[in-house]
Formats: sequence, C-alpha cells, structure tokens
Amino acid sequence: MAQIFRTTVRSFATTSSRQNAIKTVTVIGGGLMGSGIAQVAATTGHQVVMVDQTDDILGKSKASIQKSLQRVVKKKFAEDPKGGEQFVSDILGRITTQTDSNAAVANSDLVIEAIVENIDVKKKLFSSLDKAAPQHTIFTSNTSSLPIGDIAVSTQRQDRFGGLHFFNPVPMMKLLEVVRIPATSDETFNKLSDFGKAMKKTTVDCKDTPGFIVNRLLVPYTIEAMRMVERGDASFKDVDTAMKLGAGYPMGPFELSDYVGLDTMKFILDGWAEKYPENPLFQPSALLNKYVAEGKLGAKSGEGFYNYKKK
Ligand SMILES: CC(=O)CC(=O)SCCNC(=O)CCNC(=O)[C@H](O)C(C)(C)COP(=O)(O)OP(=O)(O)OC[C@H]1O[C@@H](n2cnc3c(N)ncnc32)[C@H](O)[C@@H]1OP(=O)(O)O
Ligand SMILES: NC(=O)C1=CN([C@@H]2O[C@H](COP(=O)(O)OP(=O)(O)OC[C@H]3O[C@@H](n4cnc5c(N)ncnc54)[C@H](O)[C@@H]3O)[C@@H](O)[C@H]2O)C=CC1
Repeated sequence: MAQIFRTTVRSFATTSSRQNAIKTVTVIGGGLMGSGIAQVAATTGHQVVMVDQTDDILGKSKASIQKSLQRVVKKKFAEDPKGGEQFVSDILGRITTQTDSNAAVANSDLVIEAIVENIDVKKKLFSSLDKAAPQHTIFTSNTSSLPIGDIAVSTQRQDRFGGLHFFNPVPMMKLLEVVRIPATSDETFNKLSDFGKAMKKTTVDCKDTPGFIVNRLLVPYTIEAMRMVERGDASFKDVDTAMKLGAGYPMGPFELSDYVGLDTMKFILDGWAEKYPENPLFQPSALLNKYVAEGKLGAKSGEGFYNYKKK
C-alpha cells in the first residue's frame, strides 16, 4: 500500500513538475487561431506574449479575445457581473503583445507559431527565432497541412521541435494533436502533452504524416462530399442534413468548409496533391476550385456554399 502511495505521489510529482515546466508562451500570429490559442493559454494561467505584424492587427486580436471571453462570462458569471469583469481583466492581464518576434521569445518556455500557411515564411521565422530564443525554449507549429519536419530543419533544435495542432474555434474544441518528428526528444514530447493537458485539452499523439489524424480523415471526407455533388448524386444542403442527422456531426461538410474557409481547404488539398500525386484521395475538386476562383471563400468572405451577408 505504502509502495503504491509512494509511486502515485512520485508519478503525480513528475507530471505536476512537468506541467509547471511551461509557464511563458509566445504565440506568433494573432489571427483566427493565434488569438484563440492565446486566450486559452492565458485562461489556464500561462503568461502569454502574442505577436503579429502590426499593432493594429494586435488590437483586433485582443478585441476578438475580449468578445470570446464575454461569451464565457455570459454563461459562467450570469449572476456575478463583478466576478465576470475580474475574470476577463485577469486573463487579458496575462496577455502582452509585441511586433518584434525575436524580442518576444527572450523569456519564452514555448513558442506556438500560427502564422500564414506558407513553408518559406514559417522557415524564415523559425530560423530567426532559433538565434534569439533561449536554449530550453521548445518550438511548435500549428500548421494544418505542412510537414513539421520540413519546418524544423530551419533550426538547430530539432529535438526541441514538434507540432501543436489546435482546432477552430480553439476555446470550444477539446482536442489538441501533439505531433512528434523523429528528432523530437521524449522530454520535449512529454512537456508538450502535459502543456496540452494544462490547457484543459484532450491530447492525442500524432506522427508527422499528412494532416496528422483529424485533417487526414476530414479533408478527404469533405472532398468526397464535393465529388458527390459534382456527380449530381445529391444537393450540398441534403449532404449537410444527412451528415448532421444521420452521423451526428455538428456541421455538415459544406458548412464546415465554409467555416474553415474554402481557400484554406483548397490550399491544403493542392499542397498534398503536389507532394503525394499518387494518392487518389488528394485529387482536386472542380467544385471547390470554381468557388475559390469566384472569390466565394466561405463565412469570412460573406459567401461560400451558403450566404452569410446580412440581408
Ligand atoms: C482546418 C484545421 O486545421 C483543423 C480545424 O480546425 S477543422 C474544424 C474543426 N472544427 C469543427 O469541426 C467545428 C464543428 N462545429 C462545432 O463544433 C459547433 O458548430 C461550434 C462549436 C463551432 C458552434 O456551435 P453552435 O451550437 O453551432 O453555435 P453557437 O450556439 O454559436 O455556439 C455554441 C456554444 O459555443 C460557444 N462558442 C462558440 N464559439 C465560441 C468562441 N469563439 N469563444 C467562446 N465560446 C464560443 C457559444 O457561446 C455557445 O455556448 P453555449 O451553448 O454554452 O451558449
Ligand atoms: N483556420 C483554421 O481553421 C485552422 C488553421 N490552422 C493553421 O494555423 C495557422 C494560422 O491560421 P489562421 O489563424 O487561420 O490564419 P489567419 O490569417 O487568421 O492569421 C494569421 C496571422 O499571422 C500573421 N502573420 C503572418 N506572417 C507573420 C509573421 N511573419 N510574423 C508575425 N505574424 C505574422 C498575420 O498578420 C495574421 O494575423 C496556419 O498555419 C493554419 O494552417 C490550424 C488549425 C485550424
């Protein structure tokens, strides 16, 4: 019994000290994903530095975090407006902003990159951060579709490099994919998994394969739905209704594509088609290409498969 107790205490102490390993987080990119990641990291007690290209963009990022926190306050502090105000101000107080990414990593335990999905831009950023960050700092990318290993080669710290793939909307989606490349050390991987749990996410372990787990299944499924409509087998609205009511998905594939962005879906698919031309699941969709060519990119552009313009 005493032995079990000692073991339990020891394993708790190990996990707990590992959970404490990451206290300060630098989130680079304050867009849709970066602002969500910064919000959740600060909500779970981490000190966050959020980086973007201009103060104007960072102002918008902070405003979107505030708006998202208000949704939480409405539910959690319905009877306690003062408590709600304190909750928001405590979280925002843990987020500072910076436009100089090298300066932002000076005291960072972890970097989470959530900038534009472009391999050359990501590599350039990490190569510069590698010289500026302390030795112990772990680097991660939130990329949806690029190989983590192809980004990590721009640094001299591949043992302290991995993927943290969050889902949109970050405050609501409970999953975090933790991705390791062959060079990722066990210590780094464990710290990343513990950090995910400290962020109150459920983590899954992923290898550095195209789309990791979720997008590897979700993207071909969505494209197959588009092919079904291209063949005239069903309308896109009926496909959405069928998958929501028949398979229990919160959104059908066309609603989800509009939500993620049709340009993003196309970008992921085109990248994989070029890199893995032999895989029939990654072949282009004429319907998707048509919508993107017409500038119908989904909710963000006001129109995709559905219309989002206020009448
Ligand atoms: C591309 C990639 O690499 C990977 C990806 O991200 S793929 C995309 C993954 N995401 C998905 O699959 C999303 C699927 N959709 C959903 O889960 C849900 O539709 C949704 C959570 C987005 C919205 O839920 P909904 O019921 O349709 O809408 P709505 O009523 O507005 O919101 C539901 C709740 O979420 C909350 N919520 C939604 N967005 C929020 C945000 N950004 N911040 C805080 N709270 C939020 C709302 O306040 C609401 O809370 P209550 O129900 O407690 O009042
Ligand atoms: N949109 C989604 O549903 C998901 C996206 N991702 C990934 O997350 C990353 C970011 O995506 P989003 O947030 O959707 O994009 P976004 O376009 O909303 O935000 C990107 C932000 O990065 C900034 N940025 C660009 N280059 C920069 C640089 N060099 N330094 C600092 N900031 C820079 C931009 O100004 C912008 O604010 C991408 O890699 C994407 O593939 C991952 C999961 C889901």
